[in-house]
Amino acid sequence: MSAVKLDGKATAARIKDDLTKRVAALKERGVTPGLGTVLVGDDPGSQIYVAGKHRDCAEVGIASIRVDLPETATQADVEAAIDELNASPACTGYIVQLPLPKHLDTMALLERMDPAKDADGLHPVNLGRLVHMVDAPLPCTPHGIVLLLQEYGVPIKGAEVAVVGRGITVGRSLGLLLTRRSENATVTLCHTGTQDLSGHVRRADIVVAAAGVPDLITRDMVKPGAAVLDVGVSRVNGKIAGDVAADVEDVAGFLTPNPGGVGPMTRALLLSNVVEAAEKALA
Ligand SMILES: Nc1nc2c(c(=O)[nH]1)N[C@@H](CN(C=O)c1ccc(C(=O)N[C@@H](CCC(=O)O)C(=O)O)cc1)CN2
Repeated sequence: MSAVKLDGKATAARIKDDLTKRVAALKERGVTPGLGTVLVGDDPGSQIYVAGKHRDCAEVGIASIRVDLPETATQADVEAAIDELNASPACTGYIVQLPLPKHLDTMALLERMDPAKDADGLHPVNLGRLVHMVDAPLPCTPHGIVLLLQEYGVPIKGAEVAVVGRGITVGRSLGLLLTRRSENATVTLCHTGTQDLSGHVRRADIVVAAAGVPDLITRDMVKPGAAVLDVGVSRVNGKIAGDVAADVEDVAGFLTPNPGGVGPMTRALLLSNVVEAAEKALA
């Protein structure tokens, strides 16, 4: 058996085509959406992702503002950058690229953002709104995963989902999204303290691997026919190493390539949050 490829690159391209039209319509009404990014330090992965976000903005016609700070930036330096973006009329939404260097207080910085400009949906107010199931910008990777599953007709309602990794950008927020009434999945959120990880994964119809541990999910752990989404982005010898071993392809029903799966969806859904916020501001 060979798994159906969950092609994030192609799906993201379709989303971006639609966004290009919506941005043009906004511009006709005198509004140019603008995405800001705050990047601290020189983590190679983060540099690549931020560069990609700016390329995407140019592609769909969104203006972009890039704020790069050195690894040595202080809490006050990053706060000043956030205050500036909060006040800038050209910036309609922005993100702080994660992870931040260890000496910075991530939570305090996220809290300092204007929730109305939070393009990532990671501000505590917006995550709180998601917990309450009221309208909020959705975290980009989880939203991208749900749309990718829907695009390929993978049933979510009633599915058993094993999410491996409890980080805020993926695992924890994805659990919230998938357990909304509209999705109605049953989610097991696995983490480093989980006993019998294999048992949980083996029961799942959908497996989302977001632990950052290369080849954590092996073929023997996957139920035949399951959908497997690889969010892992470790770098080994300069190449991306996902959390899912190559031979899972032989047993899974659906599988994301990596790269080319969840990553491009994350970026497309970020643009979507920026456009949606601009449309809402006009409504
Ligand atoms: N503020 C945020 N920080 C981080 C997030 C996030 O959603 N918001 N998620 C991840 C990283 N991430 C987004 O920033 C991200 C990861 C991967 C990709 C991507 O397009 N990957 C490509 C491969 C690119 C490469 O060559 O490395 C792919 O999968 O095809 C985009 C964004 C952590 N931080």
